[in-house]
Amino acid sequence: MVETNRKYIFDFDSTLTRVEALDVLAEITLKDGSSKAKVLEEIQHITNLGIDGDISFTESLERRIQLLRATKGDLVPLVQQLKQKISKSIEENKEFFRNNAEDIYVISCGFKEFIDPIVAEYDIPSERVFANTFKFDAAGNIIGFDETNVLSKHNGKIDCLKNLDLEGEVQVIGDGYSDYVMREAGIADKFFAYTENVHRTKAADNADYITPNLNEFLYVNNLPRKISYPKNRIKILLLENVHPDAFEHLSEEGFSVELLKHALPEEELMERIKGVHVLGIRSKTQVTKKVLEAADRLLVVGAFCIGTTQIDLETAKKNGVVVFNAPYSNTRSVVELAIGQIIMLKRSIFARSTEIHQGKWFKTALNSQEVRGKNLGIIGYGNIGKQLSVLAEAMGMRVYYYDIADRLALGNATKCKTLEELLAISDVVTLHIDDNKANKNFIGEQQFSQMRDGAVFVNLSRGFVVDIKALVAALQSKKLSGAAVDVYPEEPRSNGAFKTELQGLENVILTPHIGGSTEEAQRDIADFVPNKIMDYINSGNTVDAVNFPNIRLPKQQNAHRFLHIHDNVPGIMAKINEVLAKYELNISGQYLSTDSEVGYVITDLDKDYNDDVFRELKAIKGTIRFRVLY
Ligand SMILES: NC(=O)C1=CN([C@@H]2O[C@H](COP(=O)(O)OP(=O)(O)OC[C@H]3O[C@@H](n4cnc5c(N)ncnc54)[C@H](O)[C@@H]3O)[C@@H](O)[C@H]2O)C=CC1
Ligand SMILES: O=C(O)CCC(=O)C(=O)O
Repeated sequence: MVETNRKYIFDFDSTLTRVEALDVLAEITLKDGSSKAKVLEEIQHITNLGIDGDISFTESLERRIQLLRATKGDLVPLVQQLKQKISKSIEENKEFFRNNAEDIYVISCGFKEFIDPIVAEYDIPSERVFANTFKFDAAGNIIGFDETNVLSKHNGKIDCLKNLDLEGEVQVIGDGYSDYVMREAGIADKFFAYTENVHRTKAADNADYITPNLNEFLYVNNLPRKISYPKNRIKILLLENVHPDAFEHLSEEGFSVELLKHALPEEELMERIKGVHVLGIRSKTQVTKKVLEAADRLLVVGAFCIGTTQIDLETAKKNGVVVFNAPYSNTRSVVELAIGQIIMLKRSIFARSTEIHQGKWFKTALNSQEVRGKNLGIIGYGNIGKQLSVLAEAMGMRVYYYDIADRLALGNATKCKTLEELLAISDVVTLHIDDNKANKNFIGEQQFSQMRDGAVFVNLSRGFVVDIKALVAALQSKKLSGAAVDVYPEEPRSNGAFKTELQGLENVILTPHIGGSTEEAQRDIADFVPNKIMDYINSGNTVDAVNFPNIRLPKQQNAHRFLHIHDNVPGIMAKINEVLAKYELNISGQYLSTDSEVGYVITDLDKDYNDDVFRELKAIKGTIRFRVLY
């Protein structure tokens, strides 16, 4: 229990609950029919006019009650429904209400008949609930309200709070202008505009604080709360036009998310990354050492793609920044494009199509072959390579593959021991190696010379793995009969002009790095990566992290969780446990995962800790990052 000498005045509708109770009552009482929607709309309109102070509250109440046609009996389902509609963060922080029971009041322009039973479950007794009361006729119909109650009057909350004559600092938490006026009149000391359910500009503009949930309110007041750091304080910057679903998932979770359409150059990113906890990128954004050094809050980088060499993974790790990617979400899209391009190349479709666009009819079988029975050479037999292998075989191609890692053949595919062997046998060579920097210019003049005369070449992996000059030469000399290229050594940060030496060459299909750009893939990625991010932020899980010791954690039950990332040097675990023992903290679970450079230890504690523990754990030599959950 924290002694504060404060009084907390809560509004009810859209603050303690997610809804306006009279709107819910209207849903219950109005019979389905053509006029129902119209009446509901009218009620909501009148509610908003009253809340924003555009009509007097008395008028708003009178007009709504007339439209409602409710009875005493309707209040029973209303209460049941409202119990299901408590604001999420209010529900999460029930303990705050229990611990401060004596100091919490509800002042509402709603009605005690439905407020009392709801807030009783939050330890707020009827005598500390100030609200209107209904008038009923003998048959139980609601026919009006007690007009002598100050709360039925315009700005009645001011008089109500004045009459209470409370001692100590008075804080008002509400979503409407009628809550703010208590502060304006000088009877309340602070007004918190509560925006978890609705953001009312007029209230927010006048607030001392805007609080998107109760956690933030408790954080600002330094009061115990369900989560140590309110999610709205976690800033997420999404670049490169990642699918809007990612924005939605992360915003729904309560994070503060910003979405930009393009990649940012290093200098600009170094500025923009300050204060950012989570960075979301695709393949264009270079997360360099300088960017990572400039990042003062960064916890996670989410690569909304497969490749991760655009990120300095080592520096990220050393700085305690976890990186996730989406290793499978766009695999199928790349495979389908590869198949399509192989067929288009083998049939010289682009040449024929261009001729027609130019007004020429040139029907010919010249340079047009089926893919059936042809040899497909896949370099890089990973997720994409293997899936391509299966689909190509289904089209009757004979599949050969080469991989530096030992990969088992799928179907009837034949493994080549050397790259030369594969190049010599393939009618189509397709590149699906990973984006490891060591693969720079992996295919060059020598490799093109080792290919079959008239072979076609496809690159959907990374631009830098192919020597473009050598590819241009192989195409110009007709060593190759065609090529499809989706990726380039230098790619622009945003849509606009683009130049490559491959432009204008015959039977060359050029696409702007869209192998993984399908609606399906982008939607899947927008689901997968945010889940990984949220799992790490909310519980510390690093499963599938690409640069960090992987650890799958059990969900903690009524425990505080300490996350400690440190240099992997001897003795750190002992020091952590020494500090915990010194403060007599009982460890309910402890999990450790290390690699050669960093250690990641997660400790669950079943007892409250104080800030000294926090400081001492942070001060242990070798600590890279320390974070507390709950
Ligand atoms: N164009 C686009 O939009 C997209 C491009 N990609 C690119 O495709 C690449 C492959 O993706 P996945 O199949 O998911 O990766 P993966 O990691 O599952 O497979 C890559 C395979 O290449 C092999 N490999 C690496 N270097 C090699 C070398 N020098 N010689 C032979 N084999 C080598 C690896 O051992 C591995 O089996 C990604 O790294 C990314 O660069 C991925 C998705 C979309
Ligand atoms: O879609 C993107 O931004 C990049 C796709 C890609 O190359 C990858 O997933 O590695």
